[in-house]
Amino acid sequence: MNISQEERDAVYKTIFSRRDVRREFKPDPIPNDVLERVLLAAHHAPSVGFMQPWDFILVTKPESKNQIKQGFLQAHAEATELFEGERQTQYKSLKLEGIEEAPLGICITCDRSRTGSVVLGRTAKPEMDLFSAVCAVQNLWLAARAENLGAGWVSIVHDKVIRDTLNIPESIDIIAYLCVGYVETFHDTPDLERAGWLPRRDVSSAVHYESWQETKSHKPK
Ligand SMILES: Cc1cc2c(cc1C)N(C[C@H](O)[C@H](O)[C@H](O)COP(=O)(O)O)c1[nH]c(=O)[nH]c(=O)c1N2
Repeated sequence: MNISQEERDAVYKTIFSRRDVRREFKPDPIPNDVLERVLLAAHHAPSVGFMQPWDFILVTKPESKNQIKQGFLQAHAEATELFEGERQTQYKSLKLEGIEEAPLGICITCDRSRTGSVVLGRTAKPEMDLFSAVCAVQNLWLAARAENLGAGWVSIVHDKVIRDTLNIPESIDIIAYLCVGYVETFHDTPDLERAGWLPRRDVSSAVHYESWQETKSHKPK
């Protein structure tokens, strides 16, 4: 099956216009068929040894969202102390989550022992299962964009808060918490780029031939 030019254009359009969304969520519910397509796309991610280690926990209850939001506020306050001077002021001004505004939260987990202790492709690099679950996150993020749904990854929360809120056993790794919903707009550039936090690297600085090369420092403008 060949991909037509129109289909290829749609894939690239989705990739380049996907954004991390933390603001401007609309409260509109996500229709079941849309959500099913997005989750099916996530479930079709590649995985080491085809172990499919992920699970998707859907979060809609305001109490659960509020608990996770409180966890964010605590972790965010801790993070603020790690930045200094003007950078700290700038950090504090950023909107870094839409936990309560987004109609849906999705927690992606990884069951590291899902298919037993010896897994094809994981024998030399055991962390490959975690990377596989991240592939599911990216598939979900892109499929959401193709459905005109915004998604934002919130990692400024300690695992314990998410674990306690969503009853996730210690044996299961927490990979991501995403806020998902329809949005007012998708911006052309990342929020952090527009805020002057960091610029996008030129792709030529990321591509090397035959040996790794150090990249010039990548600092805010
Ligand atoms: C693993 C991981 C974890 C996080 C993120 C991303 C990823 C990949 N990002 C989003 C991140 O800031 C964003 O992807 C970049 O700024 C680039 O912007 P676009 O995603 O292209 O809009 C993110 N954003 C945010 O506001 N709060 C957060 O806690 C996180 N955490």
